[in-house]
This record gives sequence, C-alpha cells and structure tokens, in this order.
Amino acid sequence: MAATRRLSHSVAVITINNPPVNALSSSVRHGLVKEFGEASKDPSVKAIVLSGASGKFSAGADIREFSTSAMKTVSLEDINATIEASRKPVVAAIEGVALGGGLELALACHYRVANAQSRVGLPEVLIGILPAAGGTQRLPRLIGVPAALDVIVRGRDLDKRRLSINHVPSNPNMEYFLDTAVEKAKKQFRGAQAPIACIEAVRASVQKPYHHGIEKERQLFLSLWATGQPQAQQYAFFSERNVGKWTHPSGGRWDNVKPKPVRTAAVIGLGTMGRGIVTSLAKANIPVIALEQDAQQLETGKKAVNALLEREAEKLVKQGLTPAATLASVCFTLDFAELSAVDLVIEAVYENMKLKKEIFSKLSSVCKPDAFLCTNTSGLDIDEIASVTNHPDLVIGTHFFSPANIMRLLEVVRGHQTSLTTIATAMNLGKILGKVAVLVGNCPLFVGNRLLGPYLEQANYLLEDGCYPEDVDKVLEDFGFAMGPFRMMDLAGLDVGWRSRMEKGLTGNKVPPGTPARQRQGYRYSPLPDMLCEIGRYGQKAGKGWYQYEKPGGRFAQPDPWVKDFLQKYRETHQIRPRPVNPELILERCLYALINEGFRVLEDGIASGPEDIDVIYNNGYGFPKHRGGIMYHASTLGVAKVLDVLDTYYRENPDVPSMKPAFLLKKLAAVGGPPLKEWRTQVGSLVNKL
Ligand SMILES: CCCCCCCC/C=C\C/C=C/C(=O)SCCNC(=O)CCNC(=O)[C@H](O)C(C)(C)COP(=O)(O)OP(=O)(O)OC[C@H]1O[C@@H](n2cnc3c(N)ncnc32)[C@H](O)[C@@H]1OP(=O)(O)O
Repeated sequence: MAATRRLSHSVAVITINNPPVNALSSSVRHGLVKEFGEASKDPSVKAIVLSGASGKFSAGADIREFSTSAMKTVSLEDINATIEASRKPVVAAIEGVALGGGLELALACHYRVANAQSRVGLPEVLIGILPAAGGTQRLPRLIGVPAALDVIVRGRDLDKRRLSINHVPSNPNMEYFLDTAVEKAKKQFRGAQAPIACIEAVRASVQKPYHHGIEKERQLFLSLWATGQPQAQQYAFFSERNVGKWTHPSGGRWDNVKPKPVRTAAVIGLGTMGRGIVTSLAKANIPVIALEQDAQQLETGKKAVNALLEREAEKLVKQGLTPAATLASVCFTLDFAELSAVDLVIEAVYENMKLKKEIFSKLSSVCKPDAFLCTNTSGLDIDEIASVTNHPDLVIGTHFFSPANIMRLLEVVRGHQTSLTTIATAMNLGKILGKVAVLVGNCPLFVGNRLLGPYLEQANYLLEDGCYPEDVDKVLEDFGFAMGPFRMMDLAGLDVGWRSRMEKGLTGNKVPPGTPARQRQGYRYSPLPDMLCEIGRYGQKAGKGWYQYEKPGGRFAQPDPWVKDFLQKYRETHQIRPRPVNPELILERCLYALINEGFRVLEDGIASGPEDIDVIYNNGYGFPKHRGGIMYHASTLGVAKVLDVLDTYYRENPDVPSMKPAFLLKKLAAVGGPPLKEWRTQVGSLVNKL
C-alpha cells in the first residue's frame, strides 16, 4: 500500500500504491506511518519524497470508508502533522491527481513539485464534507483567504501553473469578506451545508492559531456528518460512476461489449439542441458535419456554433488552457450525400415523428451500412423511428439536455432491436463528450421527462387550489431545486407541452364537445397552462408566462399581477374555494408525485436501478445533490411513510391516477422497507424492459 525505495544514497521515495486512484485507505495510512517512521529514523536518509504509483499522487481519502470504523484508525491529519514536523525535508512529487486528502498530504510536505498535467484541488465540498485533514488551515496560509475560499468552497481545481493569472490576495476587511462569502454560498448552494462549513473552517484559520483551527475543522466535519448530507452526496458520487456500468438481460455488459470508435460524426438540425451537440462533439475533437435544410438556417446555425465555440474557448483561456476546438473541425452542409462516410449521425430536428422518420429513412440509404444512427428525441418512440431503417439494430436514442454543450446528462435510450455494440458505442460517446450517460429503456418520454409529468400536474393543481406560481417555486427552491416548476416551465417554453397535449387530443379542437374543462376521460385535468399558451404567454421567450420578464428572452422572473388576477377569476369561474396550502404540503405533493413515478419507472424496467433515476434527475433537472436524488430521498423518508401519504392523497383524489401508489412501493413497504441498495433485487422479479 505504501513502499519505500532509495534514490542515490540519501533520498527515500515513499510511493502510495492503492489502485485505481491511490485513495488513502486505512491500510495506505498505516503504510505511510510505517514507511515514514522508518525513513525518519534511518540516519542515512537525508530527504524524503512522497509520490503515487501509476502516475497518480492520490485522489484523497477513501470515500467508501467514511461510513465505516476504518476512519477511526490512524488519522490523516496526524500523519500530516508528523510529516510537517519532520526535521528532514519532505517533498510531494505530484502527478495525475492530488485531490482532497491527497492535496492535504502534499500541503503538509515542505515542498511540492507537480507536472503540468496534474489536477490539484479540494473537491470535498462536492461530496458534502470539508477538507478535514488540515486543508482549510494550510491552504489559506499558503495562498491567502480569497484564493483558498475559491478552491475550498467551490471544490474547484487549483489553477494549473500560471500564477500570473491569479488575483493577488487582498483582505482589508476579512470578517466582512467571510460574512459575504457565507451569504453568497447560502444563495448559490441552496441548503447544502458543506460550503458553509468550509468557509467557517477557513475563518478559523484567520482567527485562531493553527491547532485551534484544526480542532474547529474536525468539529465542523463531525457536525456535517450528522446532517446526513455527506452520505447523500457520496451516494450521488458513486451512483454517477455506477450508471456507466450498464448491463443487459442478454448478458451484455459495459465490460464485455466493445464500443466502436467514432472518428467522424454528423448532426442534423442546427436549432438550439443541434448547435449544442455540434459544439460538444467539436470540443471532444471529433470532426463533425452539420446539416440544415436551407441556406439561411445553415448560416444562422453556423454563426451560433461559432459563438458557442468562442465562449468555450474564452473559458479555457481563463483557466490558462489552450482551446483545441475550432470552427475548422465543423463542416456545414445542405447535402445529405456528404454524410456517406461518417461513423455516427445524431438527428436533432424538432419533435415530430413524421419528420424524424423521413430523415431516418434517408439516412439509411445515404450513410454507410454500419453507421450508428442516433436520435435526440426527448420522448418519441425509438422503435418506430428505427422501423424505417435497414438496420434498426444501429438505431439508438441519445437524449441531450439543453444547453447540450454544458449539461452533463445524456439519456441513452435503447430500442428493442438496438444491438449491444450500438449501446456500448453510445455510452462510450457520452464519456468522450464528458457527460454522464445513463442507459434507459424505451417508453414515452423515457425517464426524466416521464417523471416531470406528475410533478408538473401537481404544481398546476396547487395553483387551482389556492397557490401562486411564486409560492410553489419558493418552496421547491428552498428545498434545493435549481428552479421551481413554474420558472422551469417558463424557461423551457410552455408551448412545448401544449403542442404535445394538442397532438394527444387533450386540448385544442380535437377535444370532444361537451368535455368538462377540468376533466379528461373522467380524470382531473388542469387547463391552466393551455390557457396561457392560447394567449401567447409561452414563457421567457415571449417575455411572459407564469411570470413577467423585462423583455422577450429576458431572464429576470417577476411575479405578475396579471397571473394573480387570472387565477382568481379561474377559481371563481370553476367555483373553487381557494384554501391556504402550507409549504410542507406543497413540497410533499410535488415530491411524492416524482417519487411515485420513479417507482413506476423501476417496476416497468425502464431504469435499471434507483441510482439511474437519481443521476438523471440530479444532472438533468436540478435536483439538489446534497439530498442524494429522488429515490435516495424516498429511502431516507422511509417507503412506509411515502406509501402512507400517497395512499391518503389517492383515496381523497381517485381522479388523479398518477398518485395511485406504485406496485413496487407497496412491495417494498410490505417487506419492511429494505435499504435502497437492495431495491434492485425487489425489482428483479418484475419484467425487465431494458
Ligand atoms: C469519523 C470522523 C473523523 C473526523 C476526521 C475526518 C477526517 C477526514 C480526512 C480527510 C479529509 C479528506 C477527505 C477526502 O479526501 S474526500 C475525497 C476527495 N477526493 C475526491 O472527491 C476525488 C473523487 N474522485 C474523482 O474525482 C475521480 O474519481 C478522479 C478524478 C480521481 C479519477 O477520475 P476517473 O479517471 O474518471 O475515474 P473514476 O471517477 O471512474 O474513478 C475510478 C474508480 O476509483 C473510485 N474512486 C475515485 N476516487 C475515490 C475515492 N476518493 N475514494 C474511493 N474510491 C474512489 C471510483 O469510484 C471508481 O471506482 P469503480 O467505479 O469501482 O471503478
């Protein structure tokens, strides 16, 4: 786990060896104590070098040990204190990664040398804790409080090499500076405790001698641990890694099916999604052909892609890096024939089955026979799209999230005939693009958007019952969501859902005459969003929706007196007596709707485990990571409680079928509410559609 070798006569090199990332597990820590003790005692050793095997210094504490008694054995800070106190010079030789406890170890050394490619940082805050092995005390002493806060509170990597691009630390009014940082972190991280604890620990480095600071750091760690947030965030961390390990009932798996290389790609359609996808491919150095249907749209798309690439380049330059992606790696065309040699195509035209089928049929005749054909649909049937091609086994859904060059989530949707190689290639492409790819089954709206349905339905019912959009949004944003449902609808555009409801005959002229306004097929229905669309209130892009904005396309949502008046009149028309709905109830109704649909997705075999749903919702829909995810949250509430609340609601509202408790939820409650990691086994007995 840690071994020493001698260089020349006098230098001892201690190497941490714990594949794959040299995490500082209990046995590594014991190894370090032993090797360091021996090197210190050996009179022939004049200097000690600490390094990591396989080109990685260390990714920090072993996160899997946090919930175990192994944490209580020899502490990293004790090791750090011993290293720092050494009379012999100790040098950290950093390669690859020095993250978290790995960097704290390096900070305790007397000198640090790093190769130019190393990633150095304190990402503890991202898994709900703080750097509690002296990091919050030593880093401010090394680089000053403002720079240290930036690294510790945001979990950012330290700038690679070019110190000249850093601001000179200046702190005339430290208390005010730190108080402001706390206020900012509260707003930015919405309920996450780790960033606040990080700031308080750094405050201790300013106010107190080192050993007091270290004590404070430890106390803060322990109180953070008691909040449950670290456990939730660490679950989210491992879930993101687990979803890459996809499996298929036929026995195909991530580790026994080889992806094909994607050397060239094409994107069809240069609307918002297409532009982002082209940029994402170009950033990953994949030459891409971008196709539009007419010269004007092609030119507009080209300008937009250029602007996105420039923005990406600016970001890299600010970090002291050299941008690789340029417009030169993108070829713009109107001619399908130019797609004849590409390895993979991503269709990103608007959501219309007829159009998508026309495109796929054309692709099937112009592309080479082994080209992978992906559709960026956000919910249409992959099998129907595949049915018009010669090779339905090469067709797969790649559902990107907007803006596609920034959002990390990629839902990879497998059709019934999609081959294992196609799955492996799409999942691998996600990785190459720097995304977290989750394999899901084919059902209307897939996983993420399917869950949105019952959630938005409840949000609309809350307006009918007496709430206003800002009341509902506030509750969900206070819970930690990046955005409440109404701000989210305004951002996405209300017309998207409206068009889909018109196609389904839920609104517009296909609704049978005599249908009650608030009912469809005997079930409760809220026509509120349709009514907004009918008068052009499509959301942000129209300058008005559930809120009003400073201008069309404006971003600053303001409660709109018109909406208040509209809702009051609506309630009067339908003789609804408004009643106060307390925040707990708002939260419960929206969250439980999400959770229940999550259980249905699992029982339908559309997602292979609760972690998959959580990764999708955390990364695509702004669910707060410090709460783990929707399904993780359900497990902390307890399935019995969730079932009880849903049961009560459904008994009182039998016309809202989305709240009828899922079969799997009942099954889990019946077997005593096993821990989340055992849920897959319960799902296993149900039909797997993946
Ligand atoms: C009880 C109270 C006592 C109070 C005292 C408290 C003492 C606290 C002590 C010290 C504080 C220090 C805390 C920490 O150091 S926390 C850890 C901080 N480090 C991180 O968050 C880094 C996390 N890892 C990564 O970002 C990446 O994994 C990477 C950049 C290192 C490598 O990325 P990549 O090459 O893409 O590989 P993967 O992400 O897929 O990872 C490979 C493999 O390794 C596992 N893994 C990664 N990091 C860790 C880790 N720190 N601990 C355990 N396991 C880790 C990862 O899960 C993958 O595993 P696999 O899926 O099984 O292959």
